[in-house]
Amino acid sequence: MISLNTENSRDTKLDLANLTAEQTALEVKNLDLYYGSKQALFDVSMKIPKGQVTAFIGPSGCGKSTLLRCINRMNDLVDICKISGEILLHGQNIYDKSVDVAALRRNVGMVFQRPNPFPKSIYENVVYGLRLQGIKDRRVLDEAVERSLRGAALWEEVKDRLQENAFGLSGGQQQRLVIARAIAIEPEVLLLDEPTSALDPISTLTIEELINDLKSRYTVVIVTHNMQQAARVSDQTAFMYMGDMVEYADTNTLFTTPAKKQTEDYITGRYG
Ligand SMILES: Nc1ncnc2c1ncn2[C@@H]1O[C@H](COP(=O)(O)OP(=O)(O)OP(=O)(O)O)[C@@H](O)[C@H]1O
Repeated sequence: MISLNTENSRDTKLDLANLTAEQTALEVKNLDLYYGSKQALFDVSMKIPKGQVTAFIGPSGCGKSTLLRCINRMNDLVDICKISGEILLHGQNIYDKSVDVAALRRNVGMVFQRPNPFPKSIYENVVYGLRLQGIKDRRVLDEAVERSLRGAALWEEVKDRLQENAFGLSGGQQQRLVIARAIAIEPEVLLLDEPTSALDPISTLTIEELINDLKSRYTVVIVTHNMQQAARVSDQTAFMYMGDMVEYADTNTLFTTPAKKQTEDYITGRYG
C-alpha cells in the first residue's frame, strides 16, 4: 500500500495537459532519444509545472534518468546520443544552437545519486559556482554560504565548522551540501537523480523534507525507483515504461486511480 502525503499542494489539481505559460517551468515536446541505434525515449511530451515537485518513476532501464539528463543537456556528453524534439524553457528550445549550455546548467542544477562534494572545505564547496562566476567579495560569499546552507537544511549542523573538509560530513550531510552548492547559484530548476538511494532511512527522510521546502523556491524534478518516495514528495508523477511516458498525472490520481493498466500493474507491484 502506497501512503500518500496529503498535506502538500496537490489539493489544487493542475490541468497538466493545459498548463498556461505562467504555470509552466518546462515543456518537453515530441522528444525521441537514441543511444546509437537503440531508441531510449519515444515521443515524450509533457509540461512540468513551476514551483512543484515532479517525479519520474518506472522500472530499471525505462529511461527516467535519460529524460532527466535531457533537461540540462547532460546527454551532450554521451557521443552516441542523438536527440530530436524540443525542451522549452521560457519558450526557448534548450537544444537550439544559440543556447549557452554552461548558462543552461547554471539555471538547471543537478544532484546525483551519490553525494559528490569536492575535496575542499564546506565553505568552498558552497561558493564553488560563485567563484567560477568571478565573485570575490567576501561578504557576498559569506551571505551565499549561510543562505544556501540554510536553504539545504544544513546550516545549524555545520555553521561552526565551515572550514573543515566536506569529506568529514556524513553521507546525508554531504548530499545536503551538494544541494546547497546547487542552490548557491540560484537556479530555477533542480534535477534530482535518485538523490537518496545511497542514504540511510533517517537521512532519506531529511532530504525528503528538504525537497518539500525547496519547491517554494525552485521547480524540482526527481527520478526515484522508490514509489513510496514519489508518493511522499511529489505533486505530479510520470510513469515511464520502456522509453514511453505511459501516464502523467497528479500524484494522488496516479497512485489511487491510474488510468492505464500498465501503471496499475507497476504500482501494485506486478512487475518492475
Ligand atoms: N550512456 C549510455 N549509453 C548507451 N545506452 C545507455 C546509456 N545510458 C542509458 N542507456 C540505456 O538507455 C536505457 C534507459 O536508461 P536509463 O538509465 O535512462 O534508465 P532508468 O529508468 O533511469 O534506469 P535505472 O532506474 O536503472 O537507473 C537503458 O536501456 C540503458 O541501458
